[in-house]
Amino acid sequence: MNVIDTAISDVKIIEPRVFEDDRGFFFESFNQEKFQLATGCDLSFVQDNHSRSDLGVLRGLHYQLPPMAQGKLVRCAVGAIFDVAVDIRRSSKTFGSWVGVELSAENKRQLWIPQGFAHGFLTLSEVAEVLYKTTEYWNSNLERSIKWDCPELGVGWPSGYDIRLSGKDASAKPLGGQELFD
Ligand SMILES: Cc1cn([C@H]2C[C@H](O)[C@@H](COP(=O)(O)OP(=O)(O)O[C@H]3O[C@@H](C)C(=O)[C@@H](O)[C@H]3O)O2)c(=O)[nH]c1=O
Repeated sequence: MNVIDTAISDVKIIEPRVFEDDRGFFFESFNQEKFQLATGCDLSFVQDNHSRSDLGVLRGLHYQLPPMAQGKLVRCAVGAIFDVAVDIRRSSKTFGSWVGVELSAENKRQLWIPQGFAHGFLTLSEVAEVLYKTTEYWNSNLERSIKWDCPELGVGWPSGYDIRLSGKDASAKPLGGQELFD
């Protein structure tokens, strides 16, 4: 397993070791011990999510407030996505900055996004299936959404896509005025 730093130190790209042979491939999509060693995070995951999206579907930018804040370990098992993490910790040196990484069935990369970040992705392929683990359960009262194209954030989403949003995400508010992390 290879761990690659991003422009935001707490957000990591994880590349599993893939074993290929004439049957296909095998890799450990998650190994608690190796994950803890790689990230230095002693935590446990409590929920696994799986979503399927069509080309141009953008989900995000989502987060949950304490006491149900979620860390997320994200991968794409079918197709490709542009996955984004936005630092929304007010006390952070990188508050308001973002990282974007292509995750695909082909590159098998995973993105580790700790608590204190908003998360979203754009579907780059005809279909994408995204699987992610979360460190806290879903709580509809504490979930929040920041507008995907909030000018203050200026996320560099890939261009040329016919963006499709849920009603909730289409009516999301920009960063300013949102309840964030300390
Ligand atoms: C997130 C979530 C949704 N749901 C339900 C609520 C709703 O009826 C349906 C679809 O929910 P949403 O429209 O919020 O799904 P979606 O837009 O895919 O939300 C997800 O987006 C990505 C970017 C994230 O980071 C996730 O944490 C989550 O917020 O699924 C659950 O039952 N459990 C969950 O954990």
